[in-house]
Amino acid sequence: MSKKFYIATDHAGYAVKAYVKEIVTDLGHEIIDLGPDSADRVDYPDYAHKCAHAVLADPGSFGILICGTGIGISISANKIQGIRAALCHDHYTAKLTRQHNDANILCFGERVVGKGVIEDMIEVFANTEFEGGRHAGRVAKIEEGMCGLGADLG
Ligand SMILES: O=C(CO)[C@H](O)[C@H](O)COP(=O)(O)O
Repeated sequence: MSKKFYIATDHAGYAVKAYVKEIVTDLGHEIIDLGPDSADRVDYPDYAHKCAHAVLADPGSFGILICGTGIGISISANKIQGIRAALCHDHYTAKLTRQHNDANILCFGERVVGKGVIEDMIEVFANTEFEGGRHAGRVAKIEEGMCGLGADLG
């Protein structure tokens, strides 16, 4: 089924963005580019927040965020309630974060992963559904901001 993606980067994720947009389109999905429009130096939290809010405003859509390592941009996006931004490095992490975490933004580092891995991660992220079941309560706890403090952790 065709999905809608929003994409944003910082300067360190800008070079690979055109390739990522081509991959997403070739897979039959829609992609909307939220910037930046050049490789000029920018701050990744600004673009993480822009993408996070676009995803939240468009239920059922997903995001792709890219910076140098993928770390700063994922940390930033995860500050927004309702966003589950997953920093992924390979097929396994991209698949499991959809199945177990119901991730709605895929993050990676342009300086970390190659184009073959990126294509594989996008394909599996787009085609994998959340499993629900035992994972649903855990995701609900994330959304409620519950971290187990005060709970009986056995
Ligand atoms: O990976 C990142 C954040 O986690 C950034 O892309 C990185 O910090 C940018 O560094 P620089 O300004 O030296 O290009």
